[in-house]
Formats: sequence, C-alpha cells, structure tokens
Amino acid sequence: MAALAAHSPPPPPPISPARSRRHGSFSCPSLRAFVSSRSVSPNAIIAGPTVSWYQKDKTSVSDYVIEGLQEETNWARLDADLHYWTKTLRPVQWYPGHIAKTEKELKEQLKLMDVVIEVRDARIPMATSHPQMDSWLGNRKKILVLNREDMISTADRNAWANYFARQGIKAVFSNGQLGMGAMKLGRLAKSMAIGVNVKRRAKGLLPRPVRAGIVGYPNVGKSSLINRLLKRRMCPAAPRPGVTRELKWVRFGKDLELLDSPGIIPMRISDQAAAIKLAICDDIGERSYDVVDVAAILVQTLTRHPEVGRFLSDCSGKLFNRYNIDADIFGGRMFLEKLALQLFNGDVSQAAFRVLTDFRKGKFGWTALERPT
Ligand SMILES: Nc1nc2c(ncn2[C@@H]2O[C@H](COP(=O)(O)OP(=O)(O)OP(=O)(O)O)[C@@H](O)[C@H]2O)c(=O)[nH]1
Repeated sequence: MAALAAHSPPPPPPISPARSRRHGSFSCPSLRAFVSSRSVSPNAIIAGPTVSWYQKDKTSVSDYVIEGLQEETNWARLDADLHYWTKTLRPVQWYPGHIAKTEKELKEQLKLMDVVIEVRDARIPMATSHPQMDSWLGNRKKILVLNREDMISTADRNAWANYFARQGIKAVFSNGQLGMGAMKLGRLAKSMAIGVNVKRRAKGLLPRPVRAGIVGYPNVGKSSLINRLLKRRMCPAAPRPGVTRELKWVRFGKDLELLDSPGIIPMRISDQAAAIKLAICDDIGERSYDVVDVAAILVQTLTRHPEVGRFLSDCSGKLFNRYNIDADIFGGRMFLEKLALQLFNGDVSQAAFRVLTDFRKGKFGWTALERPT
C-alpha cells in the first residue's frame, strides 16, 4: 500500500480557458465539478506512461477525460499502463509447498499421458499460460481449453479464437460450472489419442483407455471440468485457488482416464502485471497480494473498458452506476477511499474486497482482462 503513495504525481497543470470550454457539453454534474475544481487525489494511481498529464505540459486532464470517451479499449496501451502501475508495488509471489511437489510429480506422470489438456482462464489466457509448460510437454499432443467462457464477452471470445487459430491452435471454450464444452473435450481427447491403440493392436497388445492429463494454473476450473464430464463430484472443487492438493486419476467410461492435478504456477512470477491479473481473477492465493493495490488497479483497468468504467458524458459507466463514484476522475486508490467512507466506515480493505468480489461476480458485466494485441 505504501508503494502506491510513491506514485503521487505533482498537481495537474491548470486547465486553459480553451480546454475548459471543451467540457461545456458534458451533462454529468460530477465531471463538471471535477473540471472546475481541477484537483485529483495525490494518492491515486492515475498515470501510466501514456497518461502522464502531470509529466508533460502538452497533455492535460481534459485530454485524458476526452481520451476516455473512445469507443473501444486500447488493449496495447492498457497493457503498457498496467506494467507501469505495477512497477512500484510489492511483488506478488505465491508458491506453496504443494505446488513444488505437484510440479515434480506432474513431470513424472507426463510420461504416462497420451494427451495433455491445458486449462486456462478465458479472462486472462496469457497470464494463465505457464512459461515452462511447452518445454515439459515436448511433442506430446495438447488441447488448449479456455474455461470460464461465461465470464467473457462474445467479442473477447472471438478475438481469442482467431488469435489461437492463426497459430494453428484450436482452443476449446468451456464452462466448468455448467458443463458446456466438457463432453467435447472428452471426445477430442479420445480422437487425438486414437493412434495409441492402433499401435498397440499392431504389436498384438490389447487396447487400453486413453490417458489425458488436465493441467493448468490454480482455480481455473480443472476439477470442475472433470466433475462435469463424469457427471459426478469426483474431484474437490471450490471457489479459491489451491483446493486440489493431490494428483488423482479418474476413469471416464471404458476408454478414457483423466488425471486431475493441483494448479501449478511458476516459482517466481516475473511479469507482475500478469500476477496482478491472477490476483484480480482469484487465481492466486489471497495472502500473496495487497487487496487494496489489486483493487485499485482493477478500478483503473475498468475505466478503460467502454460501458464498464468509462466516464461517459451521461455518467452511464457501470462502475459509476454501482457506486456513484467517478472512477475516471479520482483514480483507483481514491475511488476505494471514497467507497470506504461511503459504505465501510473508512475501511479501505473492505472497499477493495467489495470491488474485487463484484468484478468476480460479473457485476460490471462480463469482460476479459486481456486481448491479443
Ligand atoms: N463462472 C464459472 N465458474 C467456474 C467455471 N469453472 C469452474 N468454476 C468455478 O471456479 C471455482 C474453481 O474451480 P475448480 O474446479 O476448483 O478449479 P481448479 O482449477 O481445480 O482449482 P485448484 O484446486 O486450485 O487447482 C469453483 O468454484 C467452480 O465452481 C466456469 O466455467 N465458469
């Protein structure tokens, strides 16, 4: 938390009369009030390299507000800003003992697998991509699953489907809660490993079930997918990371065996923007991050999403509608402070937790936090 204060920018430059006039058309009273007061919280995480209105004379608050009215999220720019915002925060690292043990066991079990099903969180397909996964898998056949498809928009889904298709990877979208995509996954795993029993027969051996290992980051929905496929609760699943602690083979019919594995994550997460996204999506242990830092960054990220946090001239952004606080104006940290005063007797941690929970429940609409750029 203290690290965020280091972001404190000098006060914004005065708004020239010409610039003030540009705001004449805004009907939102808060925006008008803001523009006339020309003050922004010194604690706010307000600027990335591309929003440095307090650094450059030429850019002003007014430019920032007007830029916020763009029709679409500028994902490349958002990504750059996310890296900037996370630079001075306490690093997020999470590597509990059971993950180290799993990594070791998983490498052993890989030798037995005919096909590997890698599950990622559809909201953050890149942040939930393990940097060592491909080297562990070698030539082993892989199916990529983007789970939690219900938590992203159709545009997000299309963007990721096209992105992976361009790389020759067919991504399967699934919903581990309702089971959509689970049967398809079972069929795909069997069909991809069909050659196993062809070879066995050629050698005079009896056919055996195809073995598919399900791997991925914590809390992305691996156990849920298996349970949906089996139509039974065979594997422990719960809304927090690190529930599965042991590797476990389960049988699906007579010709498929599935390995449920605990979520794995690199020992050191070098990309801290990715680490914050894991925290926002609850894919990393709660104790590894500062909830206020993470929620403040979430608020600022959402201000870049049209319809969610954007400060429209009629104040119709979903963040504003839910809390009646102007995220675009106050920046993430001050937004939380205001929410804390409004609802939680000044307890900023509780306010931060509320914003994170609301995001995870889709209260601002369903949206991915990453798009291919
Ligand atoms: N909305 C939604 N929730 C899902 C989906 N898939 C799983 N969940 C929920 O996400 C939570 C985590 O699911 P798990 O199956 O335990 O995830 P896991 O990858 O096995 O987690 P670890 O044990 O940490 O490895 C559970 O509360 C599920 O109900 C999905 O597609 N959509």
